[in-house]
Parts: sequence; C-alpha cells; structure tokens
Amino acid sequence: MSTIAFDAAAVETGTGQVLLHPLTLTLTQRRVAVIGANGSGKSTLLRLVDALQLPTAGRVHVDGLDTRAEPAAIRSRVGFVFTDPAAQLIMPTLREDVALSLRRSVPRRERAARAAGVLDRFGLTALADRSVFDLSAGERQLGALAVVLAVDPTVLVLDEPSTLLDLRNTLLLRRTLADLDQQVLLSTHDLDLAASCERVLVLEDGAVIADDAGPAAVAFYRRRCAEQLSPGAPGSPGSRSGGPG
Ligand SMILES: Nc1ncnc2c1ncn2[C@@H]1O[C@H](COP(=O)(O)OP(=O)(O)OP(=O)(O)O)[C@@H](O)[C@H]1O
Repeated sequence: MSTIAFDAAAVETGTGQVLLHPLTLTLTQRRVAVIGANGSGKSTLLRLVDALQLPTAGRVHVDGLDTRAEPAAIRSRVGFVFTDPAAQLIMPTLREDVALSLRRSVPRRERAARAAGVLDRFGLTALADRSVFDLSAGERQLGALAVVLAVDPTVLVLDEPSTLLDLRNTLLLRRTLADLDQQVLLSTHDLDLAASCERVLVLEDGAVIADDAGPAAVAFYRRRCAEQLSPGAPGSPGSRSGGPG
C-alpha cells in the first residue's frame, strides 16, 4: 500500500487567505475519505497529493516522492479524477480518450484491446464510440474514471466522484472502488460512501477537526452539522450572533 504524508503542509493565497491550515498526518489505509462543508478545503487537500497544488508551507510526499521536487513522477503515480468530467475528457469519444491515456504505457498494437477491456469493466462498451457531448453527465463521470484507471495508477484520488451518478452507477462506483488494489483518497458529500472507508478526515474551515474510522467520523460530522443548525448556534438560521444589535 502507498503512503501519503503531509508534513506541516499548508496552503495560503497570495493575499494571505488560509485555504488549508498546517496539516501533519500520514495516510496508509486503502480507502480514505475527506468530508466537510462546501468550501471547507477538501479539493485543496486532494490537489496537494497530485501536485496540482503545491503547499505554500511544509511538504507533501507520496511514497517518499516530494510533490514539489518531483511533480512529473508524482503524476505518473497518482491518478486524479476531477469532479467535472469535462476537465478530463479531451477526445471525441471515450474509446479514443482511453486509448490516448494508454499511449505511454501500452504498445500501439495492444491499445485497442486494452481500451475495450477497460470500457467493458465500467459497462461503457455501448457508449464507447458515441460523441462525449451526447453522453449524460453521469456517463461522462464514469468515463473519466475509466480513463484514469486505464493506466493503473498506484494511488487514485477522486474529487466528489459520485456527484452526478444515479443510484445504480453510485453502487457500481462503490463496488469498483472496493475492488481496486490501489490506495484510494476521495472527497465526497455521499456519507454512505464515506462511512464505507477505513479512515475519514472531517474538514472545517481548512482544518481537520476529526480523523477516525468511517462510521465514527460520519457520525461526528452529522452531529457537528446538527449542532451548527440548532437554534442559537453561531451562524445558524435565526442566530443573532455576529449580526447587528
Ligand atoms: N485560488 C484561490 N484563491 C482564493 N480562494 C480560493 C482559491 N482556491 C480555492 N479558494 C477557496 O478556498 C476554499 C476551499 O475550497 P475547496 O475547493 O478546497 O473547497 P471544497 O471543500 O472542495 O468545497 P466543495 O464541497 O464546494 O467542492 C473555498 O472557500 C474557495 O472559494
């Protein structure tokens, strides 16, 4: 299993806004989820792992590789699935996109068969040659996952992978992730998916406020949200705190 290590890793904008407070932890579990409110810093944390975002302080390592010093080696190891499949799919069809992602690792004569196998695994064979613009959002999201998994990354990072999926495809995604050999780090608002992970980080305002096994962390997060919405809690609807006198 891989090791993702955050060593006082922090992210600040050029204007001094803190997106992620210094974070020190080591992730070695097979399935790790990051949950939290909109804007709490989940995507920022995930992007550090693939060197899409470099820490403005501290370090991030994947299997000993420093994301700052070796971004290319990091990216060949870490597959990143974006929330928006349009950010991932660049070819006219899924078949071409999967074949493109295989161009560095698979000889040309073997690419077609490999691409067909990957698409079949996700139930995408019937859609493989259709224009990606004619696919539904959920079909594109599954396609983007297939494109990234085709090259067999060591670590798979997924930013809200089930946002666009219907129940059947959500279950397909869950089963696919459960069966993978790779280490998986994902952010999600799907608390059932989070609860099925071995370890869950709960983020709030750019800081980890809980770090626990799936069900315990999800229960903590539910309580936290309920407390914040209860009458009189700071920031809750109807709360007068912070408002004009
Ligand atoms: N380059 C940037 N400059 C200023 N603020 C930024 C920048 N990038 C992100 N942010 C802000 O940082 C906060 C965290 O963003 P992030 O995308 O990590 O949140 P998130 O937890 O993934 O949210 P969501 O659940 O809505 O996807 C947000 O308030 C966002 O607006």
